[in-house]
Amino acid sequence: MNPRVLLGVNIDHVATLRQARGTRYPDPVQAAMIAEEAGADGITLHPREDRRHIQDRDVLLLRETLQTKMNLEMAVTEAMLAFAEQVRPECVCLVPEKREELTTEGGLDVDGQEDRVASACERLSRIGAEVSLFIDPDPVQIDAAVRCGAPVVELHTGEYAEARTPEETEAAFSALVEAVAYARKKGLVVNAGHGLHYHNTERVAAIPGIHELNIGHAIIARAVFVGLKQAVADMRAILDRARGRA
Ligand SMILES: CC(=O)[C@@H](O)[C@H](O)COP(=O)(O)O
Ligand SMILES: NCC(=O)COP(=O)(O)O
Repeated sequence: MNPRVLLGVNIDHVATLRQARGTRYPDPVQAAMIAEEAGADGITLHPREDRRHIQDRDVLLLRETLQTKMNLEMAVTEAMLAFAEQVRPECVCLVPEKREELTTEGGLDVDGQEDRVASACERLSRIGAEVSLFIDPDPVQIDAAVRCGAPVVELHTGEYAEARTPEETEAAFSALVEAVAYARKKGLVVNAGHGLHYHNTERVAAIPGIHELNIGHAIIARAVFVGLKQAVADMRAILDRARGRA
């Protein structure tokens, strides 16, 4: 039987809804509990530098309550590294951040800042965190990730998810398939995420070598209509179907 693809549920946008009014609800902590009960293998959260959604309070409470694993997404900054050393998440995913961006626009340029990223990887591995680098499906970045000592890469699926023509979609999908195979040959664990939804995820989950998918916005969007438990279960079913485990 094909190996199961792990599902990391990103709860950022539960916090987006809360921050819209500055209320105490909906609580991302409650969302994480529901997502775990519904089949999430881990919870991903991204305390951005501008704290537009996830707050430190969310991270600290989830540190005490998660039953699965915490995947903390963060920029490569001193403040975030110090925060990770305080929180000690099981996993840290280093992502690029630009304040003006609507969402993450591209992968981390590991090749262009190797010493900085390598130092962050070393510091995070010292606290026992599994370090993942959020990169474009680019062999140059994959090679740089290996040199930095990261055991995991998360391939940015944005170009595939946001492609506007069938030709663009197929080109981006082929790049993903090739990048997964290349990274696996280099001995890396390969995750993927960004912009995946209920109509574009199955073929990504079916790529041999994909270990985990981190999915958030689409799950939270569906939860508005069917509830979070069902939205997570629906995505879990897609991943299992992709691997012939339905
Ligand atoms: C790195 C990535 O693709 C997302 O996990 C990230 O969290 C996107 O940022 P927003 O959640 O703020 O859209
Ligand atoms: N790293 C990708 C992630 O955590 C979720 O991204 P999205 O599904 O919210 O686009």
